[in-house]
Amino acid sequence: MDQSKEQRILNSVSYNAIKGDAESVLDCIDKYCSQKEWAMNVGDEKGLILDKIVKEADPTVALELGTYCGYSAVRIARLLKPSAHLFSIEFNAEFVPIAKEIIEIAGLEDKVTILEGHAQDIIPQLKTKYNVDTLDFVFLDHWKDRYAPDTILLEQYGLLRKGSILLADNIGFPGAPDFLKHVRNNEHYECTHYPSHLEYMKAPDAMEKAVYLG
Ligand SMILES: Cn1ncc2cc([C@H](O)c3cccc(CNC(=O)c4cc(-c5ccc(F)cc5)cc(O)c4O)c3)ccc21
Ligand SMILES: [Mg+2]
Repeated sequence: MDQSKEQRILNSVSYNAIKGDAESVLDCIDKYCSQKEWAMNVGDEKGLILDKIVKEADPTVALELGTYCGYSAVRIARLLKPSAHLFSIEFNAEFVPIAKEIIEIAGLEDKVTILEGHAQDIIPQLKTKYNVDTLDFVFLDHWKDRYAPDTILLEQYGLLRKGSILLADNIGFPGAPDFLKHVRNNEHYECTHYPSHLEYMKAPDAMEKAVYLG
């Protein structure tokens, strides 16, 4: 059976990255996806915005919706302090083992827990099954029409606290209009827009930061 694109990305990381060196894993994926095969990683340009917001948040407990190959999980986890942890939710059973392997090559397996399932099914379990109190940082990068309903779930399950930072990818393209409608002109959120470009392309894209005000 032919290998998937995601398997080919893992092959490239496994062969070219320096084991235990998160930066080299990111560089390898960015090189492969800009020169060989495009893939929907947040990428190097929007990755710098992600880095900035993660450093600002300095989260103890972080959540990512949409692991894919683990690129943004590596990006986030490499910046976490020793006591901090990232939970990343992925439903696609083909992506999970690839992401786990890439995260392990980066040497970050102790900082990241991949939760297999749909966000709408896992979010309600975070407090009870995964002992989460509240989330300090959330990166939204899964199905764009799920950003809004899953943000509402986070609110309803008491997972957000004053100052929790949400960062959403692809506000420009493919776009997440319902999410923007929910967080902008909403007294419970303070929003900031970050214009950028689609990963590995010249096309415009953007990220949105939404700080929960309680
Ligand atoms: C419910 N639930 N819970 C967990 C969970 C996890 C997943 C998967 O990780 C998954 C699978 C497929 C698609 C996505 C969303 N991502 C995108 O669709 C995207 C597209 C493009 C783009 C841009 C230009 C193009 F021409 C084509 C695609 C650029 C981007 O950065 C993207 O993030 C996420 C899905 C639902 C999930
Ligand atoms: Mg994305």
